[in-house]
Formats: sequence, C-alpha cells, structure tokens
Amino acid sequence: MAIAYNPHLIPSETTNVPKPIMTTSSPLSQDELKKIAAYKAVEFVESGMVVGLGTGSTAKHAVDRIGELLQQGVLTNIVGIPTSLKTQEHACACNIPLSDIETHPVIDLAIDGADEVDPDMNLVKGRGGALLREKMIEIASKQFVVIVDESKVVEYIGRSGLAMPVEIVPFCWKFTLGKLELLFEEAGCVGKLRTYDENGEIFVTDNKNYTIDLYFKKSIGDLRIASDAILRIPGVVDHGLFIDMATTVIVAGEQGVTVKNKS
Ligand SMILES: O=C[C@H](O)[C@H](O)[C@H](O)COP(=O)(O)O
Repeated sequence: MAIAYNPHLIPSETTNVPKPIMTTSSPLSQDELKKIAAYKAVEFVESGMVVGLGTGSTAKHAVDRIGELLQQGVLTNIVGIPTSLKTQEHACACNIPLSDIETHPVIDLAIDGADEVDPDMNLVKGRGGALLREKMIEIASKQFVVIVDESKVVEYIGRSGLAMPVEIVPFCWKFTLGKLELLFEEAGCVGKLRTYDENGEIFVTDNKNYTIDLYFKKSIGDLRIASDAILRIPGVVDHGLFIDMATTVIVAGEQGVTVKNKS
C-alpha cells in the first residue's frame, strides 16, 4: 500500500511548507532523503543568483539539480562558487558557470550538507574534508541553506559520537593534536589524524593541510568558547564548528520535510 509522504512541521519555526512530493511503499534510503532535502533547497535558487555550491553526498544532489534546471532553461544566469575541488569538477561536468569569492565576494545563497545540526542550527561540518573553503564561502553568503537527512539532527554538538574535524598545518602535527586533546581533556577528547584508508596514507585537504578528527565522550560546552580556544592554538587553520551561520535548515525524514528558518 502506498504511504503518502506527509510534511511534518516544527511548530512556529517552519515555513515554506512543501507539498507532498512522493509516495512510496518502502522506507526511503538515506540517499533518497538527502536528495529530497537538496531538491527542496534548490527551490530557493533564482535566476541571476551567485550560488555557493557545497561539498559532499547531499550537496551533490543540489549541484545536479541546478545543472538540470539550467539545462532546461528554468534557471538562467547562475554563477556557482564551488567549496572544493571535487565540487568544482562536478559542477563543471554539470555545465554550471563557476567563479570564486575574489571575483564574487558576496554570494546570494549557499547550499550545503552538514554532519551534525543542533537545535540552534549550529553545525559540525568537514567530515568530507572541505571545511575551510566551505566556511569561507558560506560566511560570505547572504543565505546559507543547510540540507540534511534526519540522522544528522542531534541534541547537542558532538552527540553523534562521530568526528569534529579540525584543519591544521602539516608542520609538527602531533604537537597540534596534543594541544587539541589537552584543550578538551574534560570532555574525554581523543584526536586522530585523518588518513585515506587503513594503510595510513595521510588525508591532505584542497589547501594542502592535514585534518585532525576529534571525538568527545561528553559535551564540549559553550561552542563559542570552544571555537575561540581551538583557533588560538598555533597550527590550527580552522575547525568544523559552524556557529550561527545557517539561515535555513532543511531536514528530510521518513515523516516528511521540515524547513526551519533562523528567527
Ligand atoms: O567537508 C564536507 C562537508 O562539510 C559535508 O557537507 C558534510 O561532511 C556532509 O556530507 P554528506 O552530505 O556527504 O553527509
């Protein structure tokens, strides 16, 4: 029996209520949910906009959709600002005209995925390795639309038990790792240098830096204090905490899509 795909609303904070968009008789896969969130976000894109193009498996669906709408002539005169070399390559393949934040320092709208989203719309990003360019571009965006499936929604940052990434310079990386662990000692922090695989080849970002993944046993407390403290460690380039940056969060779940706007 077909089950209607019903929008589920967050009271008083949800706007732009989507129409039911599909019916299905089996549970949606995580990738299908990512695609639903991405397609909803692309509804915010208008012809003539400069659009920040995020990185990762969710943002990829948004890039595909923008390319498709450009090809159909539904969207025209779009300039995309890619947040990683991978996205740049993919957007090129989708025939999206591209630029950068030196040429376009003000971006109308950025669309990107996230690894965690807390109730205040703070994010963890960077498990895909692109946090620095993402942050530079998304901070320059008038609207930042975050797209996630419901597995990314957490009670507090760090709750998923998955990594909170920090981009660091390669020079004496073990020293920087030690400083990060010490900083979050009370939260039971363990840091790991990111590698491509179990063979131990070190993961190198688009900016030729390394990534330390931090794992916490407890909450790290006030996010702004944590952010400032991380950034004060010499050797740190930036971290995956995106505090108070998202203007809209779109969550796709089995029960429907929620669109939450910053109040
Ligand atoms: O560096 C990667 C980004 O922050 C991604 O947007 C984030 O990791 C979410 O990725 P995905 O959509 O693949 O879950």
